[in-house]
Amino acid sequence: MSAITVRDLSKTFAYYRKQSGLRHSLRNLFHREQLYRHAVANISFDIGQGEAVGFIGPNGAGKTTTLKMLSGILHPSAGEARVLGYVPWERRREFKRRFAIVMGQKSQLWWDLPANESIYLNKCIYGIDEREYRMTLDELAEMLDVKHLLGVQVRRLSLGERMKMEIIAALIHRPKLLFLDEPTLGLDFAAQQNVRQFLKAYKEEKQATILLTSHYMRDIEHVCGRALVIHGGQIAYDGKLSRMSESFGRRKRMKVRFAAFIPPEELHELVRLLAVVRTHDGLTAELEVSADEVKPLARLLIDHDLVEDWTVEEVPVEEVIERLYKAKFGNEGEGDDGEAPGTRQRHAQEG
Ligand SMILES: Nc1ncnc2c1ncn2[C@@H]1O[C@H](COP(=O)(O)OP(=O)(O)OP(=O)(O)O)[C@@H](O)[C@H]1O
Repeated sequence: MSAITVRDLSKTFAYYRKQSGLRHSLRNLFHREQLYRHAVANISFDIGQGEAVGFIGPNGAGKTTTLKMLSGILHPSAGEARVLGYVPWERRREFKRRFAIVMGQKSQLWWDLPANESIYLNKCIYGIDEREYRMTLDELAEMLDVKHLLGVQVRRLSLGERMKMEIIAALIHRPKLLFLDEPTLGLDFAAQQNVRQFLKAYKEEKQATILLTSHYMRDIEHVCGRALVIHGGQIAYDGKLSRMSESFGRRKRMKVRFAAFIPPEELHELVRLLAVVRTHDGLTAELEVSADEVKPLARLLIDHDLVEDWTVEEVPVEEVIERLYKAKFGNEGEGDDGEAPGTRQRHAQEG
């Protein structure tokens, strides 16, 4: 059964371009240039109960806007969505009690109070009985290893500790649906790991449905089996995470530093059958090679006594997303007016 159903959902923001200077300010009084940003454009997908889905995309792709619509914070410009059977932007009380939204950049905790006071406030808002509240608080604080910090003023906590308190505050009513927007943003490696382990355990224990955005692929890989890739407000990929990385994970980047200058034509000719030369300045080069060809390529370069040093890396996830997008839409989503994809403009006379 679907926990989330989205059909042709769109959100367009209208805004005015403001130019600086007195002359422009006066001109703006009579003639304002209105722009439209198609942040989300006709997206459709379903998410099953208990499914964890990674919502991936570059900056400005439309992830937060989508999460805000699905949690009822924003009203869409067009399209439909059902979340746990509710239309989210109708903001029914019963609906609000059944999900949680955690935003890495936004805090719901009172800065000058200990975290447990803010969490207690949520207990009162959700009308949770005392026994259940104690049990849940204990369980979550234990899982996140912050029991000893519940009484500490929020402003005295580290970023990672604060994020864990945010998570406890958001989950104190034991929701079965979690919208998570960059929950590990800015955390150090250990805290990131702790949060992602917690999310996985919570999902498994509570059979919770999770929609998770993160710029850290590790978060997504750890928690989710499926990826929804969004770019320029459109869904560029919807499927198994393993299949997504398979199509590009088989490619590697070899960064090579040569022992001596090698002319471009010579390098191209030498590696032609094994790799593609992405960049080359005579002394360094970046080669793209299939995972199976890394060894033969390394051997070839060694045999020719060319290399001083090299590293082998994955294709960056941003590039994977870009390629998925291009494979699906070509270049049609890219504005020809120098604006980012999704921007259309018109002039409006006002005064
Ligand atoms: N209130 C607004 N008015 C105008 N444009 C907006 C508004 N909110 C968002 N946008 C634009 O909509 C687009 C999508 O924004 P959104 O925050 O959903 O992206 P995102 O994928 O979450 O990006 P990031 O990874 O950087 O958080 C961006 O181009 C953004 O500038």
